[in-house]
Amino acid sequence: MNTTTPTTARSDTAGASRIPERSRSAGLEIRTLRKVLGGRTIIDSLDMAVQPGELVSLLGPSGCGKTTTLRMIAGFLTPDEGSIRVGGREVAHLGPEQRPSAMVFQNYALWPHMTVAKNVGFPLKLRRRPKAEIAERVDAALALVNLLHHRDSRPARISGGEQQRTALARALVQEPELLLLDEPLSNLDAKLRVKVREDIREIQQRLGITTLIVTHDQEEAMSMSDRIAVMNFGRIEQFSTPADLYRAPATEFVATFIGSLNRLKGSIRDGRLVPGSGMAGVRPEDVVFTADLLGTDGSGSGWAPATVDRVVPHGHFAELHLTRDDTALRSFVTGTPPAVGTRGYARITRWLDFEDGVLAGHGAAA
Ligand SMILES: Nc1ncnc2c1ncn2[C@@H]1O[C@H](COP(=O)(O)OP(=O)(O)OP(=O)(O)O)[C@@H](O)[C@H]1O
Repeated sequence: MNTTTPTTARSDTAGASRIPERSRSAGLEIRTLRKVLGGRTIIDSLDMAVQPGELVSLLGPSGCGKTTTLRMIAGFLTPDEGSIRVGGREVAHLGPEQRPSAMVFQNYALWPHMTVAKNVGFPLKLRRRPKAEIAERVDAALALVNLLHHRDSRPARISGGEQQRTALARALVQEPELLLLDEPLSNLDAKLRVKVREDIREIQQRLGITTLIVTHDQEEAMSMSDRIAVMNFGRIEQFSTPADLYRAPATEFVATFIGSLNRLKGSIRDGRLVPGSGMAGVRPEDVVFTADLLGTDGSGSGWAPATVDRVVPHGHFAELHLTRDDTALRSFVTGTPPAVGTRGYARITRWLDFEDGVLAGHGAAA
């Protein structure tokens, strides 16, 4: 598999000028979208607005309804209720080919008997565009994803990452106002996934194209998106920026789905945990461990004796499994981690406070 080709370099090929640096991009507005499948309500009164030029991820566990939502937006599935507007125009009643959107499928759906160029040009051929225009637009799209050198290759002869870029070019060649991607990186190995997600983000920002991505991978969503809609059981639990979702998750579900969380019984009063019916959350990086209390700057109270039960190295950081006040706590530390069995002190620096599964407050520990 050839994975060494740089994909983000800008091409100076003549054809590249065909797709404007800033393409038309439209906002997407979804109102009270609803879908029942097999007698079950899969999507329940879903509202969402995506701004022009924004990249938004639909993130959630398997079966939460992400793909169903995307397929309704693309036009492959008819909603039972609700409205889908692209650039202010209602499209819910239109077929996929009549909508100003283009979709990249999870399995790429490339024709094996066609060359890369023929695959990319296929949607334009269906629309009976003149041959010369197709050739020009195909070359422009291939230049954009840096794949001109493979224009005459068949899909079986190119790498998984290149197949992915072919599928992306086939969507971009249609000059859509809205780009839809269904789990675009799930068929790539871990290393390539990081590279391709950077490439997709770079192309998306260069074109300024409104983009909606379905993923179940929180790291993927966090690293690519302007905003993320976290879905659970057919509803959006929170729609916000990656930083906001992490710092102030609206619900316990969002807090545990995005990043790691220590869950402690009780609720927070004046920056301290007190027994109660609520649930307090602590991010592992907000648990500080020290083997030598005198060696710290002495700031902050709340130090309690703690023991290191387990150390899990992650390369650039390590995860400590601690016992503090008979409670298990995980802590992320950088630098050389303490040895298993080390007795020291742990302190919590920041809390998330949940009541009935909903965020009641967050902030620094007392
Ligand atoms: N044609 C269908 N008939 C009945 N149920 C369906 C149909 N299509 C999907 N479902 C159900 O709808 C729910 C949501 O499916 P959907 O594919 O949208 O989830 P998802 O969030 O994309 O999950 P994944 O990440 O696993 O792809 C699932 O429980 C699925 O079994």
